[in-house]
Amino acid sequence: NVTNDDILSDATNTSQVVTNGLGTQGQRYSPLTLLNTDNVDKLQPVWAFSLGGEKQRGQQSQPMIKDGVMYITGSYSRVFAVDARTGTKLWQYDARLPDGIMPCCDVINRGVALIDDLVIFGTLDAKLVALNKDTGKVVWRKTVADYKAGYSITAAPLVVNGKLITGVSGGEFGVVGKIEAYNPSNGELLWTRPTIEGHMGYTYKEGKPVEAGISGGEANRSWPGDLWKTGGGAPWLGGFYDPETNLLLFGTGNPAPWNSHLREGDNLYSSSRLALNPDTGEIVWHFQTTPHDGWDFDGVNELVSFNYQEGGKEVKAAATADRNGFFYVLNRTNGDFIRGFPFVDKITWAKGLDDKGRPIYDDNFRPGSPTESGDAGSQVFTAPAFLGGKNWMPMSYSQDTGLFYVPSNEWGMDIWNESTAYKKGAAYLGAGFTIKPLNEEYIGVLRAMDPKTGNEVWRVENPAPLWGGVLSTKGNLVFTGNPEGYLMAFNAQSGDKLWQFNTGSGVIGSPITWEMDGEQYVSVMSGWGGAVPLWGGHVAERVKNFTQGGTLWTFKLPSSAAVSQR
Ligand SMILES: O=C(O)c1cc(C(=O)O)c2c(n1)C(=O)C(=O)c1cc(C(=O)O)[nH]c1-2
Ligand SMILES: [Ca+2]
Repeated sequence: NVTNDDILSDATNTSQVVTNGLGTQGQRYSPLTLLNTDNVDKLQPVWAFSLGGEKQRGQQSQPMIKDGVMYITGSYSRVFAVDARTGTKLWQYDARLPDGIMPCCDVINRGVALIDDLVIFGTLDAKLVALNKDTGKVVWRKTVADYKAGYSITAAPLVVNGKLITGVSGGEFGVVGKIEAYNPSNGELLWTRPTIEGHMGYTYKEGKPVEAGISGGEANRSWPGDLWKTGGGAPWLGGFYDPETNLLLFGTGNPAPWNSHLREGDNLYSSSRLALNPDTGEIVWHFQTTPHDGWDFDGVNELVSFNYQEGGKEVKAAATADRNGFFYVLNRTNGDFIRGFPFVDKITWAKGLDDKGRPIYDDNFRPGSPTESGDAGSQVFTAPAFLGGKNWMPMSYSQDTGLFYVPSNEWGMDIWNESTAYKKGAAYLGAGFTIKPLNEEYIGVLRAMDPKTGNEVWRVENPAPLWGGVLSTKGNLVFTGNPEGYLMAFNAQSGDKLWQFNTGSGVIGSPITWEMDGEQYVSVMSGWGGAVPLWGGHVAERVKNFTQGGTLWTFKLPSSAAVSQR
């Protein structure tokens, strides 16, 4: 069973991984040193587990491990329990999905939450399902939102002090984003907090709303007319929990529709980071990375808590690398902007950030408004592309180097606006686009970024766009995968590549590491998919020959190598 203490100690307990992010703060850092720069070149596969089935697509799941059992999700809302020693399947659960599911960006799932004897995950038809960890049998199932309106769930839920917290997807269909808390033992709704200004939030007692508050206080002040009613802002990547401030840290996606001329104003709380009280769902602070977004710069990217010393004082900070190309360091106690800087080579749409962290727009790079006679608005070429300087794939923070390891991409896009109107369950964009690479040799760049100075300490370029999560360890290692199929290990200080292994399909999952019987293991999902092959424009051409798949790989040192170094 997984207890609340297990969850709260996950960042330091090396024998388990029971949170998405290797710790509730999402640092993706392991204090393990058995595997290190001296021996990682000997890392070998121990077993590989195939998810089977012709329907498998993008594999973004982060494995979880507890008491020798690994839990992963497959792209089509599936869950697998696997013996961590042998790779033997213990059970499998397949959600029965309706024909009409509408995930915007491929069939994907990013993993499960564990609590007590339950394995809980969200489905592409926007349900939460709780399974018994030993049998895989359904304990409860709950509808979070209406998939026919374009809602889905792709993120891993998280458990915070006895509450199961989830976001939703659907920003490309004009849904209203929301963050919700459930009782993990029976699926009872505890609170709901819409992420678009003007909508009511509720807390529940015995199934009845006992308190209500309008998100943002004054109703819909940063939206024209009725546009807030279909405003998007989906918190589709889930979030993290910072125990030091007792705050949930979530991001919100693009405002709907993409055509910004239809919705003058800041359009709160789209493309923002939100801090919420986990007991009530109240929004404690917000920081909007792209007010009045006109480029699909969803602000969902992970906000990672970290502390650093400055002027003899400890700063409780949080960092995020946004789709819009800027890296932000915020004060996580109140959301104040500390500093921000570009982490990609080319940003055209903004000339920089002001002293509050608000972008200084260059209006030459906002696509024009369509004419009344129906002609498309003027097209612009701008960077980054809508898939972002960085997309969903989570970065890592090393407590040893003090650096963030950021999986990023260099690309731009042609974008233009069109007229559009909301229709339930239909795409609500009002824009067209073609992504184009900025360089011949590479699109992906793994970057080591110093959050105090904005310096890029090292970079590794990759031909295809990077789309997988990053892990760093006290063994001075950084792990990540690429669409070409490799799981790779780098020296955390220098960026030198020390090891790689071809997994047979693109790696867009997030690697984990843990310890069992005195040995250190590394696991990652392999299986190419996600938004790039679907929406990548001219980039999709470069990646069209990558094979799909669905395999969970586990590695360790050969026993002799592990023994000789101890
Ligand atoms: O606004 C939304 O609700 C929403 C949801 C998702 C999703 O759930 O995966 C993506 C996006 N937007 C998105 O803009 C995007 O670029 C994207 C990439 C991916 C992926 O898994 O590769 N998902 C999503
Ligand atoms: Ca989106």
